[in-house]
Amino acid sequence: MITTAPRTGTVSAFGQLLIGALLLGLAVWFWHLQGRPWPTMTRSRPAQWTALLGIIAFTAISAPALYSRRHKNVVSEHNPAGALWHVFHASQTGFALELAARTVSLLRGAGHAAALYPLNAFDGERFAESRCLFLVSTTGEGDPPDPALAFVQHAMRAPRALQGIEYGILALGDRSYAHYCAFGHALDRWLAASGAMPMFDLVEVDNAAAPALQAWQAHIAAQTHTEQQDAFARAPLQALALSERVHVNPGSASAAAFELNLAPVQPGIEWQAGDIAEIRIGPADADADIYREYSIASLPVEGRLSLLVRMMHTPDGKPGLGSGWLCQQTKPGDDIQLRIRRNPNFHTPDGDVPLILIGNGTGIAGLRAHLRARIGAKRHRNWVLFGERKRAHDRFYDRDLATWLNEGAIAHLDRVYSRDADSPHRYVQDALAANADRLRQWMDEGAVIMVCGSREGMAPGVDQVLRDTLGDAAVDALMADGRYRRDVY
Ligand SMILES: Cc1cc2nc3c(=O)[nH]c(=O)nc-3n(C[C@H](O)[C@H](O)[C@H](O)COP(=O)(O)O)c2cc1C
Repeated sequence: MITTAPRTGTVSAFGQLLIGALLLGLAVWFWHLQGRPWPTMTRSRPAQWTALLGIIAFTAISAPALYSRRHKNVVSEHNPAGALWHVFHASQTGFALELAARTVSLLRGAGHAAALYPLNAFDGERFAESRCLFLVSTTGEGDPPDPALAFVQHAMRAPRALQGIEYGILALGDRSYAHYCAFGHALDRWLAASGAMPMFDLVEVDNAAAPALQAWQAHIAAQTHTEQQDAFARAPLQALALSERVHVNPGSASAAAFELNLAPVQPGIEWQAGDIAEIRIGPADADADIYREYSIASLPVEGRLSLLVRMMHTPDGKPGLGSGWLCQQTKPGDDIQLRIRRNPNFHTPDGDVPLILIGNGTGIAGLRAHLRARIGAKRHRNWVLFGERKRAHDRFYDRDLATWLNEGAIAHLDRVYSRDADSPHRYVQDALAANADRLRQWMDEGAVIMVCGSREGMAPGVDQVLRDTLGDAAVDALMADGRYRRDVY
């Protein structure tokens, strides 16, 4: 939940007290003028009523000022530096957001006032003379997360006057990418160039590594003069048995894809469409702690946790670590250990807004969960655009999609196959461009767009069609408002 920092009123507490005192003085003066004790006061004496009204006005005007002074004292007792902490997050798949929320809890647990904001809410003026923490990830090839794109384009274009702000950065990344923690470092450079003062060196986190998370908590403890807490311990893993594994694209020109169903779903395991399964690769007693993340294709109400996993190979032809284990080594009945990562940026939109779901390949997994959630909520303004290679082999979730279309739970289903000569379009972006009028109409009606699948080819292709159809400013605004969300990899 996003909380906002307290705002200051237009009349100062001192001003309020002064006005109240003047009114009280007036009241006492009228009282003496009449020379009568209070009990003899009657309705026929207007001056006495004026005096009484004066006292009531004094109470009404002064009480908030007295309260707020008292309240301020309480805050500063816990917070010797007198600083309010502002914690900002920029997250693509939810991890930076989770850690930012935990950082706020840590600060509040230490008796400090702290509030949580998306990075887009950071403007220097409002946060002047305060302490700001930034928990940001890097995505794509060294890119900022989608929710921070507008901030990067506008606020970070040039240095600002941020003198007086003290800051700390937790940069999430993965060393296997060429541009390790690039966005965290870009933000650090911009803040420093703007005159903000680092409280400590940027902390890089490689793949959720525990020592870096502990280093961050040690910095918070030092800044708040408290004992270090271990508030960032990951949720425990849960074991779900593999009940079924189905090869869903036999004969395909693409790599083999498997639907994995894990059951039974324990009462304690909960997730929403858009959340991510962090799967621990290997048997429970494996030494190495290796994780792979997959979109979840089902909902708890279906009694199973479903994944759609593509078999990957390393350049020298060996099975990929995660997909090889899930698609080849495990057998039905084996336990798979996992935890759920909440990904609020990619949850099904609230309310009865139209929804445009665009994806390719195994990206259909995440989209299926959204469709299932929408249909459960009886929201049927769903437009699905899905792309694969060949109709004969690559019809993921064909039965579900056909049933939902027949029942009217999907308003439009545009499936395109890039290697079929008779496919009406080659790629999903072509199908979207061909339906530009419908796209504009749905967007005018408040539609949300969710894109899931390939980061290369599909995601930029769809983005270009959106920009050509709706304009750059509109697309940037949709992204900033959470009406254009992506889970691409
Ligand atoms: C598609 C994708 C691209 C990524 N690109 C980078 C990158 O260029 N540099 C990097 O350091 N980490 C990269 N990462 C790793 C993420 O930064 C890391 O997983 C981080 O913990 C995600 O945090 P978030 O859930 O808050 O977005 C990438 C991850 C994904 C899934």
